[in-house]
Formats: sequence, C-alpha cells, structure tokens
Amino acid sequence: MTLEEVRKQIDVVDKQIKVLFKERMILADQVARVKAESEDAIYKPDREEAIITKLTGDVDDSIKKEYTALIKRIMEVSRKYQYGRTLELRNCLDVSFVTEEPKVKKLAMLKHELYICQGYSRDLVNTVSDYEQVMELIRKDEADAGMGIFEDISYGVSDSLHEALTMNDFYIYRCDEVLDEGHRKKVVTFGKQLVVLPEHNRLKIVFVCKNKSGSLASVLSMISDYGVNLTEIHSVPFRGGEWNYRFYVELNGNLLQKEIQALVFQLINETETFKILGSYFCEQ
Ligand SMILES: O=C(O)C(=O)C[C@]1(C(=O)O)C=C[C@@H](O)C=C1
Repeated sequence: MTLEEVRKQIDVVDKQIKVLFKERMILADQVARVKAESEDAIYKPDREEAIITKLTGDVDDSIKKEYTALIKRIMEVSRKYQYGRTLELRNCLDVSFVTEEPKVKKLAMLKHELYICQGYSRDLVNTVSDYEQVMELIRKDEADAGMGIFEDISYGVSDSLHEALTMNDFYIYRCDEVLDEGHRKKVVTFGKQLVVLPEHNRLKIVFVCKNKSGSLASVLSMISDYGVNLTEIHSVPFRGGEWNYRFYVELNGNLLQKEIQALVFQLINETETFKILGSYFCEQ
C-alpha cells in the first residue's frame, strides 16, 4: 500500500471515531446534568479504573499502553467538558473575590526591602523583619497591604513570600517589575482579599497533586486543554511531614473568564490541595 492509500484509510477511521466521540460527549453532558442535580463529584477514579481494566484486558500487549493512554485521555476530556457544563448549570465555584483594589494608606514591608517600595511615601511604610509580621499588621488593620520581592531574575523566586502567602491566605493583586542596579525584580502587592479586575492577565495558583506517576503530567495537560498558557512553574518541598511538593504556577488568564473558572473548578476537584495566590496584571 502507498502512503496515500494508508492515509485515505486513516481518514475513514478518524471520521468513525469523530461520530463516536460526539456521541460520547452527549453522554458526558447527560452525566453532568444528573450530577449537577445530585451535587455528585465529576471525577470518579474507581469508575475510570474499572473502565480501563475492562477494556484493556483483551488488548494485545503491543498496543496496550497506547490504548490505555487513549481511554484515559477520552475520560479526561469528558471530565473537562463536564466541569464547564456543570458551572453553566449551577453556580458552584467556591471562590470569593472582590472587584476593587483596596485603598492603601499604610503599607507593611520587610525593612531590608524598603528600597523597592513602589508609589508610596517611605514615611508611611511600616517595616518589620519577616512576612509573618507583615501579614499580622494587615490582619490587625495596622496596614492595608504588604509589598515584597516575589522574584528576582538573578536569584530566583522568594520561597519565604510564597510560603507566607500560602499559609496565611493572603493574595497578590499587583505585580510591578522593578529594575535595581541591573537586577530585574518582580515586586508584588498583597492583601487579605482576592481582587480580580478585568485588566488582570495572570492567575497565581498553588497545588499539591497525588504522589503517584502521571499526576503532575495530568494537571499540566489539563491546563493545556483549556488553551491556557503557563508562564511560570516551580516546586517547593513541604516543610516537615511527608516528602511531597507544592507546585506554584502562574497562568495567563483572568478569573472572570468562563474557561479559567472551569479550569479552577477542575483543579479544586482533582488536586489534593489547591489555592489561588493572586490575580494581577503583568506586562511580561
Ligand atoms: O461515569 C461517570 O461518573 C462519569 O462521569 C463518566 C466518566 C467517563 O467519561 O467515562 C467521566 C468521569 C468520571 O471520572 C468517570 C467516568
């Protein structure tokens, strides 16, 4: 057979797959409706495992892994579709945010970072020695917001600020690039509430995924399935406890967009822990 002839046959098979795929998505929509009514979880790992075992049992070893990958993928896109449909059917995204930036009269910062203070008079900045204290001042309403160096092009990310935001439920709502003696730094402003403005183009998230093969890959392919660009990723091991990692990710998108809401909804439901760390505008 010539290449042309084989390709013609592939085209025929692809058409058949397309018909069946559309039928399957109609069924996925029906599942989503039933589950939206009963408020049942979309992701059912046991059911997926049972489907894989049943279908792959009689498949030749030479294509078993490939077939398993295909079935997994079909169920992944089925879930993606269901998350989007569910959000249309019932407003169940449990993320609260405000749509106005806070007015900042008093700012809290680390003493040794005062030199990067953006747009505020240094006399009005309350300086302390660690981020826990910065956040404590905001909590006690002795400051309206905090500011700190989040990333430095020469030295990397600030683990302590990432950790403090994660552990204290604080959110970034501004990100400015500052040039300091040739070092480019990302300086963020953060506060007690998640602020989402229409002009924001970044969403910072942190998640922990199951410590098993393919978990991180499936989260990354999920992000890509939504057509969302991932602009930064790094991992940090947990302090103490079991050996596992937190993944910090910056996405290109805005929480007011339906697709981003569906992605967040899926991440909340399919990762071990998930948190939004901020929404902001970034020029880069
Ligand atoms: O059976 C279900 O509960 C479904 O939601 C359907 C389906 C599938 O597409 O086969 C999708 C998601 C679940 O994780 C399991 C299976």
